[in-house]
Order: sequence, then structure tokens, then C-alpha cells
Amino acid sequence: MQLLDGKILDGRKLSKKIEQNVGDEVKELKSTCGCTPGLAVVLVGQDPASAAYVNMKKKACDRVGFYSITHEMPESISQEAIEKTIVQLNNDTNVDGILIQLPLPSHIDTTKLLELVDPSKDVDGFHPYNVGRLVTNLDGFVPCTPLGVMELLKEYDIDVKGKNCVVVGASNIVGKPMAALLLNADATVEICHIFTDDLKKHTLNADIVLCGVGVINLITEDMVKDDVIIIDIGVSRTNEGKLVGDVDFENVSKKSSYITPSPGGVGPMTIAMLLSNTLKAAKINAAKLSEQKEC
Ligand SMILES: NC(=O)C1=CN([C@@H]2O[C@H](COP(=O)(O)OP(=O)(O)OC[C@H]3O[C@@H](n4cnc5c(N)ncnc54)[C@H](OP(=O)(O)O)[C@@H]3O)[C@@H](O)[C@H]2O)C=CC1
Ligand SMILES: Nc1nc(=O)c2c([nH]1)NC[C@@H]1CN(c3ccc(C(=O)N[C@@H](CCC(=O)O)C(=O)O)cc3)C=[N+]21
Repeated sequence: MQLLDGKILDGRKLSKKIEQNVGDEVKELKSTCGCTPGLAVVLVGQDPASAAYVNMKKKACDRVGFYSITHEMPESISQEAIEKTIVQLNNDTNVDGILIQLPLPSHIDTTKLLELVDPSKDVDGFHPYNVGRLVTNLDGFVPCTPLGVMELLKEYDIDVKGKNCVVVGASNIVGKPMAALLLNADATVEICHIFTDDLKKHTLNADIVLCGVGVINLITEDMVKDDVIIIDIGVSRTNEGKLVGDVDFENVSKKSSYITPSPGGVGPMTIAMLLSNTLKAAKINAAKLSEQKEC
């Protein structure tokens, strides 16, 4: 176990450090301009996992001194009613960041809602404006999960420049922005997905495997080379109720030079990055407000 500790990329530990820094900056912001960063979460339906995630986000906001509000809506709510709420939040000066908890019920047009969020309050980085800025390597809001992965790599001095990175999973919230960030950091990037023929052929060539799919034990020991770096983004629950990732941790960790556990790796970093993105939005808004006052 001693040996294993050295190779663990500890997201829980780093997320606490980031939280501490965000908390300190919140205190400073409050004292200098009287501003309190605010996060609004839109939660539709009764899915217990979504409710649990939203609760975790709320608690994290409380710990760092943010104002936070959750708009809970029934499963049967109309598209128009959610749109109305988002417009209100766009105009609410107490709200710096807006997060629409995904997934939404099937009768809702998710894309339309994400496009309605003011890009300057898009702390999830899902608005096409911010997606475009990410792909063109311009400053903007970057999705929390892949941003958290980059922070974790940085903390452990892992430079991706020139490395063969294989991203498994190509969703808009995990795989695609993950690949964009790696490319911006000069990695050679491959994206594998459900239609990829012979996943193992690709992962065997990887210096770094970043897997966010939601399939338990998708990545096994025989699929990776010695000293590989493993980033397990997946979070699933087994039939026994245990949280696990996409990677066969017990066996793959024997071969890897570094590995994230799941839970305890990328998940806590996602929450930490949500706090950091909301602080960033609040600072921009505070600067805008003080400019307006000066005029
Ligand atoms: N740690 C964290 O903070 C977070 C963790 N997650 C976790 O990450 C995982 C992925 O989430 P999310 O991106 O939202 O999920 P999605 O279901 O939106 O995306 C999963 C992706 O994986 C692809 N895929 C499915 N099966 C396979 C397979 N057998 N081999 C290769 N690719 C496959 C899908 O392809 P296709 O679309 O074509 O089916 C899709 O591109 C989940 O376990 C989720 O819980 C998500 C967000 C944050
Ligand atoms: N608009 C939106 N933004 C999201 O960022 C978003 C979303 N919708 N929908 C769902 C996914 C999932 N997600 C996670 C957040 C934290 C953990 C996390 O902290 N996990 C802990 C364990 C948590 C537990 O104990 O249940 C860990 O991995 O250690 C996991 C997953 C964010 N998502």
C-alpha cells in the first residue's frame, strides 16, 4: 500500500487546497468590494443521483462563503418555464454563475437551454460561445471536469506536451473538452468512442489514458502499457451500491506510474473547479460593476 500511495493522483487532497484558496479570495472580495459570489443551480426532476450532486455543490458553496440557490422543478415542467427561470437568473445581479444540472428529462430541449445561459455566467462552460473559445484556445469558461483533470496533472508535475493521450468517451461535457484542453497543452490526442474499432489497439499506445464513459471495468490491465498514466473520470454504482470508475483499479494500478482513484480522484476536482469558475465570474462582474460606477 505504501508503494501505491506514491502513484495516486489525489483529487480529494488537491480539491481541499483549491477550496481553501477560493475561500480566502471570497473573504478578500467581500472586504474590498462587498461582493459575494453567487451560484444558481437548476435541478429538474427527482433523480437521486442528480439531487445528491446538487447537494454536494451547495455544501461546497457554503464552505467557501458563496451565496447559492437551487431552483428545484418537477419532472413535468415545460420548456418555457425553465427558459423563464434562466432569463431571470441571467438578469439577477446576485447570481454570477448558472448551472443546469444534466441530464434533463427527454421532453426538454437541453441545447436550447444551454444556449440561453448568459456566456458570462456559464460556469459549466457548456455554452457554444465558451466551447468555441476553448477550441480556439482563448480565455473563457472551461467545463469543470476536464479542467479539474488538467489541474490534477499540473499539481503532480505531469507535462502532457508531446505525450500520446487517448481520451475514451466523446461527450460534450467530458471527452470533447478534455481532448481540446490536451491539444491546447501540446499533447497528441486521440478520441475513442462507442464506434471505435478495437479500443485496446489505441489504449496500448497511450502514455496517458483518460477515460470518461460510465462502463465499469472498461479499461483492464491488458489494454495499457507499463508506466501508463491513468485518469479515471467515470463514476458508476455497482449493483451492491459501491461507487467505482471505468478502470479496473486493482490490476491496472500495478502497471501504471500514476493513477486517479474513483471515487477520490476527478470527482472532487469537478466541484473545486465549479467553485473556481464561479469565483472567476464574480470577479469579472465585480470589475464590470465598478467600471459602471466610475462612469
Ligand atoms: N468525475 C466527474 O466529475 C464526472 C464524472 N462523470 C462520469 O463520466 C462518465 C461519462 O459521463 P458523460 O460524458 O456525461 O456520459 P455520456 O453518456 O454523455 O458519454 C459517454 C461517452 O462514452 C461513449 N461510450 C459509451 N460506451 C462506450 C464504450 N464501450 N467504449 C467507448 N466509448 C463508449 C459514448 O458514446 P455514444 O455517445 O456514441 O454512446 C459517449 O461518447 C460517467 O460515468 C459519469 O458518471 C461525468 C461528469 C463528471
Ligand atoms: N451541469 C452539470 N455539470 C456537471 O458538472 C455535472 C452534471 N451537470 N451532471 C452530472 C455530472 C456528474 N458530476 C460529478 C460531480 C462530482 C462528482 C464527485 O464529487 N464524486 C465523488 C464521489 C461522490 C459521492 O460520494 O457520491 C468522487 O468521485 O470522489 C462526481 C460527478 C458532475 N456533473
